[in-house]
Amino acid sequence: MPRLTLLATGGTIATRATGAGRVVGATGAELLERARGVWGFDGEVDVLDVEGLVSSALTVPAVLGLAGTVRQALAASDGVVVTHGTDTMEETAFLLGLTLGPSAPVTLTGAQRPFDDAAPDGPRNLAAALAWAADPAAEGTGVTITFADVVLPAVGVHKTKTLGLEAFAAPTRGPIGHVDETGVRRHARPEIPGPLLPPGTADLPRVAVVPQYLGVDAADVEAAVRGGARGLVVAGFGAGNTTPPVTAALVRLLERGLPVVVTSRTGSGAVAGLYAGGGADLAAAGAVMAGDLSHWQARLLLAAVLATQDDDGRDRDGEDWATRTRRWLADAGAVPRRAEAAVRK
Ligand SMILES: NC(=O)C[C@H](N)C(=O)O
Repeated sequence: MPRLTLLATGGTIATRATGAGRVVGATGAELLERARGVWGFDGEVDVLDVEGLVSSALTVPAVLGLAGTVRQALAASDGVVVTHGTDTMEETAFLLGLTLGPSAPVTLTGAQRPFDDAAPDGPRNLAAALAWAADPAAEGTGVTITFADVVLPAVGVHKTKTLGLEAFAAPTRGPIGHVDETGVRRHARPEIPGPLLPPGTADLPRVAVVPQYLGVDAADVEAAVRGGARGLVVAGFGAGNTTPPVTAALVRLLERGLPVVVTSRTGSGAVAGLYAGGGADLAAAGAVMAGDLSHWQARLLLAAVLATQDDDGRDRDGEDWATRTRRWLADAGAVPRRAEAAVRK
């Protein structure tokens, strides 16, 4: 039986009700005890309480620190399960993937209902995560989220429900596996690029997300740049469009060398530079289309790429931010390898 490590970081799965609202209180050992009761998982698990926070209180440095802990845990075990709040789980999963690259199974899970709920979902979710991490079928699947009986790849995963139990989906990709009382089934192996961030990275440069909404002007873009953003992710309309004033402002910034990545506020499907005055102008000016990545994952990707750039604007392989970002997206299956050639206007 493989040996696992359980890293407990908090989240609703570990909360109890108080007069002031839900508060993280249950330890990793308590979570594990309940989860073992679901399907009788009796494998060896080392438990470490890493944080005791709801995930809205986590920070990028804290998650980079967690990546170091996961790396150590992987050296001592066959798989790692991380219990985590659901609100930012898709960002932690993605950032862990950026730092670990291809690895043994590291699966995140949590709950929509608290530890002291009369009908909690946490024990079954954790039981499924343990079963996944311990199963030979999970070999080579790297960082995933196991939740409500499905296993989802870190890239493209998204919290889609506020309180519903089937809280996560990877809308453009689908689950790579299922775990339930019948056992573990793997349907696909995700494409996992090599690690982007070197071990010991402590923080990332500031990258801002600017939203598109009916009639928005360039004020948000200008405020983000004034606020010190070294790159922008624009949460575009539809397949990656922007209003005329935002398009003009972003084209100007791209011409001055500011990195811009385009995502879609629809939450599903890939973006493309299709429309004159919007996405086509951005693409022509050098913006990177982020495939099926959410704004939040694209923000971490761009920040990580910028963290690897020297003062001359190139990384160790001599690649500029756009080339490196596009290569990562292609390696992760987020964009076709020949994206430019493939878009039929
Ligand atoms: N369901 C949850 O875990 C939500 C909680 N606010 C968290 O992200 O920590």
